[in-house]
Formats: sequence, C-alpha cells, structure tokens
Amino acid sequence: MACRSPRSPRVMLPFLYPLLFAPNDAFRSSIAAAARGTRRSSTDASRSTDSNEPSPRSRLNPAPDDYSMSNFADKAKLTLHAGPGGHGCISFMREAFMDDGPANGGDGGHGGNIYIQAVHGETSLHKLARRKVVRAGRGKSGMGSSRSGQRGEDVVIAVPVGTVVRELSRDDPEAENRFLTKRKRRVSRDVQPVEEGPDGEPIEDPDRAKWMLYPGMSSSDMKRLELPPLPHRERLLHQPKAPIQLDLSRPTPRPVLLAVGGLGGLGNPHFVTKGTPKPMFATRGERAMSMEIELELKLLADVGLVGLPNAGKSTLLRSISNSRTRVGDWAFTTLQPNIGTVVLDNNRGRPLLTSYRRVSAADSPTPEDPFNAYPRPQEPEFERRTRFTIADIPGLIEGAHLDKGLGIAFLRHVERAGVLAFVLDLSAGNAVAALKALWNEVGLYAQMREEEERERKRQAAVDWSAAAGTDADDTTFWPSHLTGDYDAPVVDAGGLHIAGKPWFVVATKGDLPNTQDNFRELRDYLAAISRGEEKHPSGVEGAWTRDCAAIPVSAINGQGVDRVVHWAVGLLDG
Ligand SMILES: Nc1nc2c(ncn2[C@@H]2O[C@H](COP(=O)(O)OP(=O)(O)OP(=O)(O)O)[C@@H](O)[C@H]2O)c(=O)[nH]1
Ligand SMILES: [Mg+2]
Repeated sequence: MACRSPRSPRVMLPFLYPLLFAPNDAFRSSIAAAARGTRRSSTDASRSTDSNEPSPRSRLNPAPDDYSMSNFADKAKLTLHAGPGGHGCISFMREAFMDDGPANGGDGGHGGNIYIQAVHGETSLHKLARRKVVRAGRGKSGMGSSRSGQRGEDVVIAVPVGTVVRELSRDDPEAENRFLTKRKRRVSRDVQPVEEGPDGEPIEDPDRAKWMLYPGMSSSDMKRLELPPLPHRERLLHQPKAPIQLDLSRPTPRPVLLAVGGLGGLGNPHFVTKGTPKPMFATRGERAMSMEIELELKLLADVGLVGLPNAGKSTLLRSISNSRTRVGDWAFTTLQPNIGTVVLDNNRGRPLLTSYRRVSAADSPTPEDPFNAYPRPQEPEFERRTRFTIADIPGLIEGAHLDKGLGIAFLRHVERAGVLAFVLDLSAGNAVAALKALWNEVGLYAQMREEEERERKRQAAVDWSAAAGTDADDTTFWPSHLTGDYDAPVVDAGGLHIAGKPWFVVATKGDLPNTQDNFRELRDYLAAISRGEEKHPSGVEGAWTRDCAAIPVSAINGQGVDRVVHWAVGLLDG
C-alpha cells in the first residue's frame, strides 16, 4: 500500500529515533546514563569535581521544571446556611358536588442539613476556600390535596483527613425565639400579662409571625382570629451545641452533622378542632440557621521533615518515596507541603520491613469527638504497616516562629507527625548549630501553639448554649464568665507536645567533600544528648532524648536512604 504521508518517511526518522541522529557521543552517553539510573552528585558546579560537565538529570536530580504541583490550601473559612423549612399549606378539598370540603393542606418539607465528612482522596481545602458559602436546600412548601413539600437537599462537605473544624459564630433565629418564648411564658406565670402597649395599642404576639393566614381573609377577620398555641415540635436531629470543635484525624465512617435545617410548617389539617372545623391558617417553615466555621488542615503524616532551606529535604523525600516534589538549588524551592508515601515492600510480594501500627481509636491521640463521629473499639488492635507517609514542608529560617520566611505557616503539618526527622546539610556549616537553631524555632512554635490552644479553651469555656439550640434556659443563655462560675483551664506550657516526639537527624549531602568532620561532631553531640550529658536542643524539660541518631546519606545518589526508612519505622513502632 502506498504511503499516505506526502513527506518522505526519512523526514520523520530523527523524531522517532533521536539517538540515531544525535550530534555527538556526549548526548548519547548522558541518555544512556539516565536510562541506567546512574546518579551523580550534581547541583553546584563549584562543588562538583568535574565542573565542566553538566550534571546528569535523574529522578533524584530533576530539572527545576520537572515536578508535579497541585492547588493547595490548608485553611478555609465557610459560611454555612442550613435549609429553611417549607411553609404549611392552607387548602380545602374542592370536588364536584363538594364545593366546601375539609382541610387538605400539605405540610412543608424540612430544610436540608449540612454535614461534614473526612474522606481519603481529598488532599486540600482550596476548593472550599474558594467556595466560601455552603447552602443546603430549602424545603418546598406543602400543596393542596395533602401533598407535602419536598425535603431540602442535604449537603455533605468532604474534607481531607486531618482537618480541624472550629465554629466561629452562629445565628439561629429559631433557637433565640424559643428562648424568648420560654422566658415570656415564665414571666407571664408570675406577672399579669400586659395586653396593651404605652400608647394603648395591643402588643403583637411574636408567635403570630409564625402563622400563615388564608390570603382571602378580611383584615377584620384576621384581627378577630383566635390562633391556637403553637404546637411543640421536636426535631429529629438536634443541633450540635456551640461551639463545634472537631478534629477529623481519621476518615469519618458517616457524615457528622454541623447545621440542622429548619422544620417544615404544618398544613391546616393539623389545626382542625371541633370549634375550628375549617382552619384558615397553617404554620410557616422554620427559618434556617447559619454558622461560620473555620477549617484548618493539618496533614497527617507519620514522619515530618524539618530543615533549613536548601538542605535537601525534597531530594530525600524523592529518594525514599515516589514523590514528584520540586527540587532546586535555591532556598524556598518548596512552597507548599508535600506528602510522600514510603511503601514498605520491595515490589516482590515480600515486605521489606515488618511493622505493626496500632489502630485503636481509644489509644489514638484523643481526637475531640463530641458527636461520636468515630465508633471506639475497646481493645487496641494492631495492623501490619505496609506504608508510611512523610511530610516535606518549606524550609525554616531563623525567626520562623515570628512568621519569617514560609515555614511557620506549614509547621502545623509536622506538628502532628509521629516522628520528626531533622534534615541537615553537612556541607552548609556547622550541623550542630543548625540543629540547635531548628529545634529552637520548633520549640518556640510549639509554645506559641500551646498558648493559642489555651486561649481557645478559655473561649470554649464560655457556654453559649442558648445560641446552640433547643434547650436554652436562663442560666445557660449568658456566658458562664458573666454569671461568675468561669474557671480557666490550666494547660502545661513548654512545647512538650512537639519536643516529646521521637526524632532523629538525617545528615545529607554526605557525598560532598569535607563533610566527615562535621558529621562526626554531630554524631558525638547526639550521643551526648542520649547519655544525658547534653540538654535536648530545644531546651524543653522532659523532651524525648532516648536514642538520638544521625544517619549520613547522599540523597541525590540514593545512598544510605534505606536506613532512614528503617529508623523511621523503628521509631514509629515505638
Ligand atoms: N551533592 C548533593 N546535593 C544534594 C543532595 N541532596 C540534595 N542536593 C541538592 O541540594 C539542592 C537543594 O535540594 P532540595 O531537595 O530542593 O532542598 P530542600 O531542603 O527541599 O529546599 P527547600 O524546599 O528550598 O527548603 C538541590 O540542588 C539538590 O540537588 C545530596 O545528597 N548531595
Ligand atoms: Mg524542598
């Protein structure tokens, strides 16, 4: 068959087989080296022994544009609007030979609820941060012929595992109304009810606004109309008490309720009595509650990498996981946290390491779970660990805890890691000094977080339960510090929640010349800490100093990195 291409097939050959047409041998050999996976110390031409040769690119020494980056946000503020209930209907049966039939107005549908659920697969809050407002569906109003309105659609907000939810404020008009009605009833029991205002005008009953009157009624009929007491209705789901504080540190098996939709109004058949066979009224649907919440994502990695900028954290992550994080020979290459997964299997079906992790909810780091989002097994369970995750964050600089550089905003991602790995560049000055500087920043950050947490707990001690929902009474409506029984919780200061974690040092760039002495000094310093001769570098009393190790690696060559995996797993298993 004739070739369809108008061009000669020879024209395409250089594109299809570039090696055959390579201009010189250097190009050919560099391709071959890359294909063999040969890794070479690179990066800095001045450091390189053969500075004229361009550094061969590999997975561990990629070009600065060879990386994958996705949108990422670790904070979001959302305004939630639960769905208002649909109104009840005022209607009467009309049929042939029955022009004045019984009441047959349908009930309004309930408003939609808003839930939150932590799921695997979500990795960022950027979509929610952009969305800002979440609305559940409004309940449809009831219709004639006893047709009830449709229920408003529920909304489930899917968030990544590791999201912390905090309620900032809420506005629940119905709860306020219930509280006021309750108080009014209590007052009217003791004092004669006042029927007229100062100008002689009758005071409008606040409950009156909850009724829908037949539109064809004359105004005099409306004035004369005696409305029955509002029916007391229990919601099927109770609005969670304020303030909502959730730590979704594991996937939630079912969605957790945040804001409950308003009840639908009742149709006029509900109010048929002997005295009122044709009620010309029905109730309105409840107004919806709205709430402002703050979401904060604390990525949940097993190991957190902490280091100065350009120390080689991302290269290390690439060397032990399949991460495609960006690597470059300048500070702040990494601008957002990356999570890499280390698979403990050499892909031959045989595990490289045997490791077990505890999966008991009761023993997990006590997530605040007032809504019983997690079923809690009593007995601790162990599960074979087949993988663990590592978080790589932007480098920390001195003063990071004062928000210098980028690191502080991301330290929260390593805050909850089980193990901290300090990555130190052996070729960049004294490693001991660098370790002390890093621990100093981390320690100060930890203290700052604890202070913040204390402040939050102090705020949470204020009981705004009347705004929370249905069971308001006089003593709980006012914040408890105003009623005099406020007692600030006492929390230990000192940053132990981070300094108490197991940690080790990865001394990287060991392939560069003149790094041995630096490593030796670092190793001796860590040994002295383990023996108790030196203080923990953070200076925090009672910090973890059991077995402080330094592992020399050359991440760019993939040398020594297996030990990092073994050591991390050893610490994770405890
Ligand atoms: N010679 C040598 N160079 C390395 C090694 N590890 C990393 N590098 C180089 O050091 C430079 C910085 O590496 P990165 O992994 O981007 O460092 P980082 O700590 O993630 O930097 P930031 O994201 O900016 O904090 C890159 O040019 C790497 O190629 C190593 O083991 N040996
Ligand atoms: Mg990096």
